[in-house]
Amino acid sequence: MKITQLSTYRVSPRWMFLKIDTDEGISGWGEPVIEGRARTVEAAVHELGELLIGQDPARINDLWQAMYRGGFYRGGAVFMSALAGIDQALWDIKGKALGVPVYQLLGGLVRDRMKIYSWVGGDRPADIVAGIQTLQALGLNTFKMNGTEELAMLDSAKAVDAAVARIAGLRSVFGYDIEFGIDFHGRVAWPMAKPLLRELEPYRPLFVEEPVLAEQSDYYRRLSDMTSIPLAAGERMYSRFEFKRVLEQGGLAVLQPDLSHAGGISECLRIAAMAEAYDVALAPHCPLGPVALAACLQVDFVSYNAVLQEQSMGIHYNQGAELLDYVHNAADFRMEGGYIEPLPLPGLGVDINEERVIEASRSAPDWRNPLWRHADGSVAEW
Ligand SMILES: O=C(O)[C@H](O)[C@@H](O)[C@@H](O)[C@H](O)CO
Ligand SMILES: [Mg+2]
Repeated sequence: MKITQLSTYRVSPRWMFLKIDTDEGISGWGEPVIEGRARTVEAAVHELGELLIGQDPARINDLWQAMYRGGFYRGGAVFMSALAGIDQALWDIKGKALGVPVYQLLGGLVRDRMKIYSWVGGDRPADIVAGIQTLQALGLNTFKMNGTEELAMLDSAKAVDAAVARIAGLRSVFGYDIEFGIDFHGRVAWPMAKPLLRELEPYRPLFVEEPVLAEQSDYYRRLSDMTSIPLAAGERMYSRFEFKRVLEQGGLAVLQPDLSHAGGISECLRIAAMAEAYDVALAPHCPLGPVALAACLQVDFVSYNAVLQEQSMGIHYNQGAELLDYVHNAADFRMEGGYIEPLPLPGLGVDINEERVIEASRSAPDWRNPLWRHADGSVAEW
């Protein structure tokens, strides 16, 4: 079998799909994207594609290493997202060619179903109680929300109290019948991370995500030493070489690699195994589309330390299209009681509605995240 063509489709809400065709009529799908930089990743995919045309898609390991190491420069959000989508598509081809789901090629199921969570509250945490009540009615009991609005490097006790009051309100309404992660989203700098974690401690969130920016990861250990709240991060780390340093220094209880940013299934499997060696849990990041989620699930269902899966149904970013709008097999994404079952189809388990994708790609928006500013006019982390 030989790779014949790579086609990319940028679509609403802010996703990109990659289709890799072969000379035997089997095609694989991937979801390479950096949210807000889709065109940049698209260019990177097609540059990497030069290495793939004419190659045997079965040789995922060799192709992965050739793409990762062959261009001298390596790593980073754009390149590793392009590589991730290609890797996903190659695994999709392999599973389809052999007639089995990817997880069967990786040793089979380690669990029968995977716990999922949903976002509530939007860009600036609001209406969280109502959001949770709506999702509870659908059987969900685990959620994630932004912890703060804009927060200055050194902010007021009032700003901390506002963040804490929202969480205290959740516990007063729902008690411990729900669990939730709090995403600091990189908005909290080192000076504010400690006071915020300390004040949140009594409400026992499931985890705090990105307690400081990924480039400040050397603080994870110090923050972990001062709080019992499990700390999570990973969506802005892009290879096992980045996660290696974070695992060695300690501090993170949960790793959140993104299957569409951290080199795909091949790389995230390695990251999952490294995390397990340190007794660190895995909760793949996935605010994206169906192929990205399917790739996460293939890793979740073979990784003992996979504990929680983000999925984007109802997320505030999905304006113009929802998680399962581009698939024929929405019914295969069986979410019930806060869990999702293994996808039954061969490959990644997604039956992409190609006509719908092509149609949507004709009017794809160039999504951008907002540029926030503090009261003094300086840039605020979004
Ligand atoms: O945890 C999450 O889902 C992420 O922090 C998410 O909000 C961002 O990755 C966003 O997609 C960036 O555009
Ligand atoms: Mg996050």
